[in-house]
Amino acid sequence: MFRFRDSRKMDQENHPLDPTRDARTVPASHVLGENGELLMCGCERAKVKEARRIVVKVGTKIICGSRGQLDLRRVESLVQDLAALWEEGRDIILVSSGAIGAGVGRLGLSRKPRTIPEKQAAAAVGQGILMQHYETFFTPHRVVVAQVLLTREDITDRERYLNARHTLQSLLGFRVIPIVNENDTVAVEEIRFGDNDTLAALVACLVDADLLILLTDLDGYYTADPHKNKDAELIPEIYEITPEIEAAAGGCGSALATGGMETKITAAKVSMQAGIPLVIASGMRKGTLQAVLKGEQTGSLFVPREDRMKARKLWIAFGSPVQGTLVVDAGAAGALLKKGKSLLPSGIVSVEGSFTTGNVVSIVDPAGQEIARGISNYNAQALQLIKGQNSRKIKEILGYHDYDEVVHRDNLTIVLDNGTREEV
Ligand SMILES: Nc1ncnc2c1ncn2[C@@H]1O[C@H](COP(=O)(O)OP(=O)(O)O)[C@@H](O)[C@H]1O
Ligand SMILES: N[C@@H](CCC(=O)OP(=O)(O)O)C(=O)O
Repeated sequence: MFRFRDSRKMDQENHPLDPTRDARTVPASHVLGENGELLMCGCERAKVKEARRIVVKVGTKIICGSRGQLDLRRVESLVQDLAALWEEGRDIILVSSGAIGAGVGRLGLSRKPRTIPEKQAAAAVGQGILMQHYETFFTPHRVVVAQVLLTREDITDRERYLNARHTLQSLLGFRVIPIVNENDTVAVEEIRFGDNDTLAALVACLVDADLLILLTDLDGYYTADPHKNKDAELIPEIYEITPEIEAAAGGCGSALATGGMETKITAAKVSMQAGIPLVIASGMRKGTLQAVLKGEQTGSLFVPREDRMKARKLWIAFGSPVQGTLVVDAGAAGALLKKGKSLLPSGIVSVEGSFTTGNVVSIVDPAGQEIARGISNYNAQALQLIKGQNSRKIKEILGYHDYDEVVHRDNLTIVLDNGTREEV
């Protein structure tokens, strides 16, 4: 006998972290057996099956041993799984960690270096080794691979973002599998992503991926770090990153890895808001990728918002650093949030920061709550002069009048109460 439930969102008492929850109460898409066992996990997983363009991220723990030696059997097995998906006609982008780990191994270091120059040196040694093995293992499958090393500025700078996008699109057009990593060798602290989970989510946005899979050493996202808490339970599907879900994320607890689950949650926030499903699953077992792509109940699926954000709005929301703040009055806040309007100078109460035309600014309501982000048509100095004024007066005050709007609707991304961003 099967039981269905007709609610897409998990409600309070069904929250996986609520100890009083009825474990048999599940979303509509799930089908349970007589004893409450999960027989089928329906439409959300089914959607994953359709993914044509997939970003797969593999963590250091999967491909490097604790002393940095590359686990070649695991690299080969990963390559076989990726090649099989590629042969089905899917576009694959691999984000591979492991450069620093492999460098540590080759240099014979006893631990991961602490200073940035030493990490950079280890990465310079390890990145080549990593690519050499990917090249060797992909060649028999007739897959051509390409090394793509990115720094944060390749995402934050609009022109470089578009360049990176075009390069990746061209590689995929040639049916190449791009192998992406952070350019650790040149990336100093200020221009680092810092971890490949966030990088993978931004790459998924960059290439308009249909699915992001983070392969790690455990089966998915648990109610606590299973290495520290034996009662931790796997959470099969996550519809919203609540504070409880976020609190379950611990660090990596490993000498060579970087982010642990905290950075995977950051990645999940980006991909969910971007409309890209994200699965955290085990990279330790062969066939995990195939299982995910068959829609099987494996790993933890972070279910995204229904609609996808346009690439430009994604860049405004996640790609670009915020350079200043515009505080708006209640009328302007309402016009942006409820009426889908652009931001005019008349609604601006104060201007903070020093930014130029074309920079991304944060728009906050009178209570100080961020409600939107957008590209400013005027620099900070000009806005100090025209804030609170009617657009008709811009020419008289500044001596020029490039735009009526300070932030045009097309260049604006709304921030919702729960932290998500969307277009109105
Ligand atoms: N809630 C959680 N669920 C699962 N793993 C967790 C959780 N919190 C912390 N972790 C830790 O995160 C580790 C995986 O992250 P990390 O070590 O950075 O691996 P990777 O190299 O795959 O990125 C796990 O081995 C586990 O110890
Ligand atoms: N760019 C680094 C990896 C950084 C990183 O996020 O590592 P991990 O937590 O193992 O995915 C490297 O190649 O060593």
